[in-house]
Amino acid sequence: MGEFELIERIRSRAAPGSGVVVGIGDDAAVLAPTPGCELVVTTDSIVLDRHFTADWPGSNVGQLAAQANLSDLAAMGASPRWALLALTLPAIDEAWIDAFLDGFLAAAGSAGMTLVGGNLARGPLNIGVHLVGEVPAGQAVTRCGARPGDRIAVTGTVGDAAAALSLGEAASPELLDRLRRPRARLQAGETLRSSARAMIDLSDGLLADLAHLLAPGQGAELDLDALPASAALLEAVADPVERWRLQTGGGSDYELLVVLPPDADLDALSKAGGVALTAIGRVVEGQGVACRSATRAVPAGLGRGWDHFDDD
Ligand SMILES: Nc1ncnc2c1ncn2[C@@H]1O[C@H](COP(=O)(O)OP(=O)(O)OP(=O)(O)O)[C@@H](O)[C@H]1O
Ligand SMILES: Cc1ncc(C[n+]2csc(CCOP(=O)(O)O)c2C)c(N)n1
Ligand SMILES: [Mg+2]
Repeated sequence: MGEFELIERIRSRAAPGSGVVVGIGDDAAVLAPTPGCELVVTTDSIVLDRHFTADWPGSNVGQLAAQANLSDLAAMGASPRWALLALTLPAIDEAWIDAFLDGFLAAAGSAGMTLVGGNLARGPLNIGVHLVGEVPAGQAVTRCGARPGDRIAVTGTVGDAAAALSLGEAASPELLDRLRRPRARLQAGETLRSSARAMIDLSDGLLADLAHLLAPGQGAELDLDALPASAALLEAVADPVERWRLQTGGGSDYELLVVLPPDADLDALSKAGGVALTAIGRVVEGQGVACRSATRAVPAGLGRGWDHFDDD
C-alpha cells in the first residue's frame, strides 16, 4: 500500500460530519463554524516511548491520541467539531494502522468530531493531532480567573495512570485502562463553562497543573485527605502517603481541575457533567500550594509533575 491508498483508506473510514465544506482530499479543509461561536484549537503529539510503548495495541494508541487532545478542548469548556491527523510512520503496517484508526475514529465519533484532513510522511513514528472545537462567543474557560476564597475541585479520580506506570506489569486491568484508554471529560467541561472561573486538564500532574491556575499573589490550600481515589488505586496502593505522591505528582489523569465560586453547587454540577466533582481545596492570598492533612504528616517533595525536558 502506498501513500495515496492509505489516504483513501482513512477517507473511506472517516464518518461524514456537519460544517465540513471541503473535507479529506483537497489541499486544505474548509469548515463552516456555527454562527455566534468562537473556534478553540489545540494540538498535541503522541510519541513512542514518551506517551506509549511498542507493546500497546494500536487501538489504544489511537484512542490516547484522540482523548489527550479532546481533554484540552474539555478544559476550555469547548465542544469538539473537527480533527486533523498528521502521521509519520516508519512503514505502512496495515494491521496496526487499522487498529489505530479503530481507536482514533471511535473516540472522535463518540465526541461528535469529524476527521477532515491530515498528513502522511515516512520517518520515526510520530502522531500529531490537531483539533478544532467551538464555544459560544466569550464563554471559553481559561486558566486565568481564580479569586481568593474560590473552591478548587476535580472531576473523577486521580492517580490511577501514575499507579499503572509505577506498578508496570503488576498493575490491575482497571489501572492500566486509565493509562491506555483515558476519557476526556467533555460533558463536564461543557457543563462547567457557565460557572467555572478557571479550568485546566490534568496531564502533567495535579500540583504542577494547579500552579497554572494561580495568578501572582495567589496560593492554594490543598486537602490531601479529600483527593478522590478509585477503588483500584486504594486496592493497589495501601500506603496513603504513597497514594498522595501518585495523586499529586503523577500525570496522564485527563481529569478536569476547576476553580469555582465559593457558593457553587458541586452536586448539581456533578449530575449535569456526568462525573463526580470533588472539592479538594481553596484559592488563598499568598503564594505556593500548602498541602494539608488532618490524618497524617505531609511529606516534603510531593507533586513535582511531568516535564518533557527533565533528564531523570
Ligand atoms: N511550540 C510551541 N509554539 C507555540 N506555543 C506553544 C508551543 N508549545 C506549547 N505551546 C503553548 O504553550 C501553552 C502550554 O502548553 P502545554 O503543552 O504545556 O499545554 P498543556 O495543556 O499544559 O499540556 P498538554 O501537552 O498535556 O496539553 C499552550 O498554550 C500551548 O499552545
Ligand atoms: C508509557 C508512558 N510513559 C510515561 C508516561 C508519563 N507521561 C508521559 S507524557 C506525560 C505528561 C503529559 O504529556 P503532554 O504534556 O505531552 O500532553 C506523562 C505524565 C505515560 N503517560 N505513558
Ligand atoms: Mg492541557
